Amino acid sequence: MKEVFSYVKPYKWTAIFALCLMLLELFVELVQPLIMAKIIDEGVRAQNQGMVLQWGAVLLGLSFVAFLAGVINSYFSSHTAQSFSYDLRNALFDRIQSFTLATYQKFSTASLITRLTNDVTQVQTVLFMSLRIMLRAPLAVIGSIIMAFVVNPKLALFLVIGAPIIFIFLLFMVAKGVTYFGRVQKRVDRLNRVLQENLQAIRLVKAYLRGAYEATRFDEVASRLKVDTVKALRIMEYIMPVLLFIMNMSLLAVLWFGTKQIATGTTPLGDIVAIVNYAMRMTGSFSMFAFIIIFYARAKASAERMAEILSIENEVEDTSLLEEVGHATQYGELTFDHVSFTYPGGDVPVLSDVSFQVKSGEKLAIMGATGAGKSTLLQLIPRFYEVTQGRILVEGQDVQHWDLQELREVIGYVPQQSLLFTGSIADNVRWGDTQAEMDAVLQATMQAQIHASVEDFPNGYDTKVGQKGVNLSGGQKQRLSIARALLRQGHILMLDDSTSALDVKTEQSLWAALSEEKATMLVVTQKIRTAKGADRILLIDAGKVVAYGTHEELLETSSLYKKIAISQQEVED
Ligand SMILES: Nc1ncnc2c1ncn2[C@@H]1O[C@H](COP(=O)(O)OP(=O)(O)OP(=O)(O)O)[C@@H](O)[C@H]1O
Repeated sequence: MKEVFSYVKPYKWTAIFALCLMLLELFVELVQPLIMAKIIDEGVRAQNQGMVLQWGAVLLGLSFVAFLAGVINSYFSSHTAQSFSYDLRNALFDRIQSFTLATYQKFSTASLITRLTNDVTQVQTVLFMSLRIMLRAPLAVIGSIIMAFVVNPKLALFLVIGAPIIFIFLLFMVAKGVTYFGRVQKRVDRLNRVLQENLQAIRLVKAYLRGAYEATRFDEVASRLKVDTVKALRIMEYIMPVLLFIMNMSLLAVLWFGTKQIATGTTPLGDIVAIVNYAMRMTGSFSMFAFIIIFYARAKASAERMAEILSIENEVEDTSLLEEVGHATQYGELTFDHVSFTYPGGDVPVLSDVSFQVKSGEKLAIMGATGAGKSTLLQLIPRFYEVTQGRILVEGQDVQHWDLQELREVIGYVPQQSLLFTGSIADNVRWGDTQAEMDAVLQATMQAQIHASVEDFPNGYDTKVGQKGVNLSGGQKQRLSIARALLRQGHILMLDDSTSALDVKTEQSLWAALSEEKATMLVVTQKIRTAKGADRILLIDAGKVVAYGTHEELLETSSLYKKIAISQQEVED
């Protein structure tokens, strides 16, 4: 909570100004009953019309001052709350960007989205309400009690008796509310997750006729959200009657004793009216409090969820041993030195004792059954994850000793799943190097064998790519992803099964074009035909290297490789 609200600090002066205006409004509110009492006793009862008019005008003037203070307060409150939420959202986004994949995996995407949208909005609303009306409620209660004592200490005592009970009761309800609303926010996460999965897989849902099933799944999470929200909001149902009961009892006592005092002539009628007025204000403020508690409890739950993100340190940077920098022996050279790796939280190693070397400008094909650990191997090079044992050397330097940004700058990566962004085709190719000249873009797209297809689009390179590239074929998306990686001109180019959607001819042209590349290449593939063209092949099985060498060597030494080659030869034949 403290961590989250520290983002108010830059706006403390506007917040303080808003609070001062709110205090002015409150002051006017509290003075009004005093003036009313005066008008009743000295004006109405004494039949002094001039006095009524005079003090009536004062009342009106004060009301106008309160109105002005309210309007200006609203302006500054909303400025503070909006600026706070803008900064907080950016801070959360930046922190998420710095997450390692291991940390990222701890949160669902839907939950992160909810935290950055819904949770920030909850806290922003409460900040606005705090500056505008929230603090008014307790201050109005305290102010009313003080003023009641000023008017008539004996009668004011009856108002004080109930206040502590109400206060403790409200604190108890806030604690309950935080638990309940924490649960509600988790339900919102789940709802978003189901929605996100459904929308992402909408084609699959239609193809498998899973519409009805998906509707039931959505209905289930939506109804759980409804039930928990109703449960949380039910707190209100308990708060209001208890509040009203205690306050009405105090009011009755005031009236009963007040009547007695009027009869004995010890108290003027105006005092009773003023005290009743303060009692009503206290009841109103407590009711407002009850309403605010709901928002506060919800915001507290949200703030805790955001603090969870803000408290996570950047794990990758922490383990960097930057002082040892002094690399660049061989352009693009890569060495795996007895590398083992287990995913964070996992107990079985995904890679065990993997060793190999790829010389500058060489092409290594990585083969293996699905789940063998090929993608994992690639992801260790740019340090998406840290190795559990052993070392990975890029250009003779342990990746842990590289500056992370520099390391990633020398690596071009094409993931298994081609991901495109909303924008033009040119924007997508330039994504990794926004300053690249059009000539460089063209060179990359020609090499990736996508230039001709782009030219065929009516708007060429300005063609808008739909969300996730919906308006492009799988092969087009793969080639655009390759062009994007080529444009970066990394020293090491990693292609994770990135040509699976290409036809034989296009793939051959692509490899021919890529053979001119200066970069060292790591190509994950299932095809012997692709592997054959590599300088060396690394065959892994269940995370272990089972064969390493050229195509011819492996045919001689590895029965598994030979089996795969034979099976594919049969298919090709
Ligand atoms: N993020 C992750 N967290 C935990 N385990 C993972 C993660 N990603 C992959 N694994 C596990 O690691 C193993 C290797 O996965 P990897 O994706 O590296 O295989 P692969 O050889 O690339 O498979 P494929 O050819 O099917 O893409 C698998 O058993 C998989 O379940």
